[in-house]
Amino acid sequence: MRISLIQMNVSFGQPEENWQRVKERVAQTMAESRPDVVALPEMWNTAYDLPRFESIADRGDLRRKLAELAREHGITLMAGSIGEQDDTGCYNASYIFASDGSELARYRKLHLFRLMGEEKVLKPGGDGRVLFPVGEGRGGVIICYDLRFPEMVRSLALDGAQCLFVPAQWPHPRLNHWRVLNQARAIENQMVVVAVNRVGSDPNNTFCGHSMVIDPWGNILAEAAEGEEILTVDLDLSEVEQVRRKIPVFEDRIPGQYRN
Ligand SMILES: NC(=O)CCC(=O)C(=O)O
Repeated sequence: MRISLIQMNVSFGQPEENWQRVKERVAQTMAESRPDVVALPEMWNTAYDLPRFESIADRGDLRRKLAELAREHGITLMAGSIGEQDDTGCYNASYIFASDGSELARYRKLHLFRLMGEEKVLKPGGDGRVLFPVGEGRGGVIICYDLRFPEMVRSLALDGAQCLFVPAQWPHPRLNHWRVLNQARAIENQMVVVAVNRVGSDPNNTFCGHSMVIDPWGNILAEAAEGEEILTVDLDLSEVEQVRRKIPVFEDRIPGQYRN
């Protein structure tokens, strides 16, 4: 399975400009690398323009365009996350589309990040255990701050996820946390981690990039710097089972002895 991560800048509160950027980058990626899966960062349509969220968040149009983009290029599109709203409220939501344009999964961010004011505007999603087919295996998704909740990723691994996607807008000065937490989630759950951060700045933060792909042994297979970049990696998800056989963490768990 060949996967490309699009690490890009995001224009603050400019959904149309950001959509054009995504379309161009996906076309460029297809021309250069022909991946099976393309992954995008967090909330790339609106950015964290939360005061204007209700006037710029998607009401369904962007979702339809993303489905069409996946179909046009024949890729699984892990569309990062987008700012969206419906009659129930505003959300930071991840969508995954199959190569025929069908929607494979939707996950609405569960843990809202107070340092960036998410809880003032967004509602938390209800279901943190979203899985979907990816290549020959199964993928799971969390969004940015969720990375700090190891129990969430463990649940996904127990449900069968072999590959974890982490779309993010993770800023400085916490680059160290971003790198270590992604590696920790890969090692402790013996799974592939595909973490896609944005770059550039908004009025409050400078984002640290360093998108990365980590194998189930914890090796960083590819890591971007702090500018716009496309990372492409060939992944073999069967390595997950090999690592899980070598150190049988999942067999050796003693769930009755831990607090849930
Ligand atoms: N967009 C986010 O959820 C940011 C999370 C973050 O920066 C953190 O340190 O956690």
